Amino acid sequence: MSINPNNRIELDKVGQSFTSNEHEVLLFQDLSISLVQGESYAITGPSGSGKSSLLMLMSGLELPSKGQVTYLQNTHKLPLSDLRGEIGFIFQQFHLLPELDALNNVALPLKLRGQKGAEEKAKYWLTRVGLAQRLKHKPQQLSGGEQQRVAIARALVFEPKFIFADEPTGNLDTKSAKEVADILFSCCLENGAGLVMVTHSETLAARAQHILAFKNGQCELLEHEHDKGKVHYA
Ligand SMILES: Nc1ncnc2c1ncn2[C@@H]1O[C@H](COP(=O)(O)OP(=O)(O)OP(=O)(O)O)[C@@H](O)[C@H]1O
Repeated sequence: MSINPNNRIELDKVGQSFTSNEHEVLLFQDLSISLVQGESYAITGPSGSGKSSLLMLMSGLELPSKGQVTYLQNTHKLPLSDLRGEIGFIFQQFHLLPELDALNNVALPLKLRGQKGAEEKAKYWLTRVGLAQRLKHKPQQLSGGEQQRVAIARALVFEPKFIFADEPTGNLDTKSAKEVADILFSCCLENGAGLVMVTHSETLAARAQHILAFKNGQCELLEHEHDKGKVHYA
């Protein structure tokens, strides 16, 4: 899939707050940002600052309390529900189905969509993430890093325009984290997918082209190398 920089997710003056025990908790407000297909973004900040909540808004899984999130496809404004078929997710806990082997974990999303050649495509992506010798292994027979590579193959198998990842290396040791990050970035690049990830890892965040940093209740977009030095990671 080629990159089309006119495919964007637009956040316009977005705010998110929750009411708990009759108190309003304001996570962020007035956040405007454009996420461009093919580019990479890291969301950083202290625990509880709103990183995962922001990821949920950007992917359309939750609605903001204020403002609008829209999907622009070649400058046509589309409802965010049109984005559903165009995104893939990767989670810290992998979320593989324990009773299925690697091949079927990756093939399942395609089969559920009635797509032909599901197993061939799943095999291609598992080979791409270095697991050609692990097709018949079930999740509990794989290491954490291998399970996350299956999850990456599953997210990319239907060529999404954006990948959303919540702490994709959070459960891995340093060596596996680097391998998984290498694979994640190269697969997104090869596939022309935008990558938006929440991370506490300074090393991982520094690899993204853009950093969205939560600090003192504000969320600031840092675009340039010299700006990235200002970030304090939690
Ligand atoms: N649906 C909800 N209802 C009420 N409060 C919520 C809801 N979702 C999130 N929160 C609260 O919003 C705050 C931010 O949560 P969020 O998970 O976005 O933070 P985070 O920065 O991703 O944290 P961490 O790094 O610890 O994962 C937390 O205090 C959380 O309890």
